[in-house]
Amino acid sequence: MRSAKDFFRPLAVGAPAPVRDVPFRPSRMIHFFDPGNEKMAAKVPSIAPKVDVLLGNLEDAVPADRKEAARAGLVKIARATDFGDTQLWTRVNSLDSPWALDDLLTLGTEIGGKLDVVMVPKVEGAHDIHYVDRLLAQIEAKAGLTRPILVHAILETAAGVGNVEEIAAASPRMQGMSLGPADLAASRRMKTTRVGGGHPGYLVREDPAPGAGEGAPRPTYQQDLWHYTIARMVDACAANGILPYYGPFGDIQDVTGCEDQFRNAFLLGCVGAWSLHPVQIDIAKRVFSPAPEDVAWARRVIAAMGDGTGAVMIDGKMQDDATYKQCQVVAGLADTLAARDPELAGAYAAATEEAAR
Ligand SMILES: CC(C)(COP(=O)(O)OP(=O)(O)OC[C@H]1O[C@@H](n2cnc3c(N)ncnc32)[C@H](O)[C@@H]1OP(=O)(O)O)[C@@H](O)C(=O)NCCC(=O)NCCSC(=O)C[C@](C)(O)C(=O)O
Ligand SMILES: [Mg+2]
Repeated sequence: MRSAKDFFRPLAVGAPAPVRDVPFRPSRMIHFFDPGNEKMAAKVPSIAPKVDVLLGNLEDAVPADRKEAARAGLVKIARATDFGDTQLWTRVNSLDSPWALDDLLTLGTEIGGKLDVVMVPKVEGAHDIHYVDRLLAQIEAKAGLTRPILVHAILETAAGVGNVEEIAAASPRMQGMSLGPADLAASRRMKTTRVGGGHPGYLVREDPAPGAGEGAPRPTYQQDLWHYTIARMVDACAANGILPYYGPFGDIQDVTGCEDQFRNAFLLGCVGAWSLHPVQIDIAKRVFSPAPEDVAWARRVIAAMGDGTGAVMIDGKMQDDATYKQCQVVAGLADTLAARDPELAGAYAAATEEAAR
């Protein structure tokens, strides 16, 4: 690990200075598309204004014989499109694949100035981030970039989960982390065959009721397969000033299950999730924007708490320094999102006015 003094020094002569703080830009949905798929690529100009992050995916879901086409497609789309304040990200191929080096070199030199974040799959430890960190610094210097490209790790191997804290702390370039439930399940030898979500077999069953006869029904409750990993990821990210995300939900038709999975992640501290299909964009937008009534409540508590110390009662509930801080999280997020989303700004203002009556 570099010394504290060296941590914020560029890793190559001529590379831009690393960021001190990860800029918090709305990223409720990271919308995946295959830049080599002409039908999907044609939708980019109309989808870009509707999403917070647009991600050109080069890794899994892109067939091996179309990897170069996807890379070239992303360069073409990035050059031709004005993304406004929508972020452009990419997911490069895994570092042990035949394509990762050319993905980083080509995208960094050709469209590095437009690329906000590089998502790196199957990160196993800090060593993977250190490799990408130095390489990106060399590429930035070569391309004359003035702003560093940030790095996002996917948590999708058992080793990665074991090393999650060191990954989060590995570089000032680290922007955040997403859960990759499909590869993680395979790596852990879990017995699921899905991309995220629950499983009906992972449950707890109520004890038999006293005196109930044999065979009397005993309710079961499906449990969350991902609670442990998401909670670990959130703690590692929060402790290192970077952002946690739930990843993909593969059952596109199960919009209710998707919304529940996203909301669990939101409540636990995640700032966004991936949308794999246009139908998931609005789900993520709804879930990862705090509800207007929650924002109104948060603003009410903040107003009542004055300098944020002491204790007050509001509607029979005790508020103190710690609830004040929670309310600042909700209200601060709402302010950031409202600045990008006028419809949301209107809904927050109306709810706040209503609550004040
Ligand atoms: C699921 C699929 C095959 C269904 O695609 P489809 O064409 O069968 O669906 P559809 O409902 O018929 O599509 C309707 C229209 O929407 C378009 N469309 C459809 N999707 C998109 C999109 N994303 N962006 C833009 N447009 C899209 C599609 O082209 C079509 O256009 P049309 O009306 O002109 O015919 C398709 O949506 C897709 O390929 N999505 C992206 C999949 C992907 O990126 N997977 C990798 C991420 S998950 C992962 O990697 C795991 C992880 C983290 O690594 C780990 O857990 O380990
Ligand atoms: Mg994966």
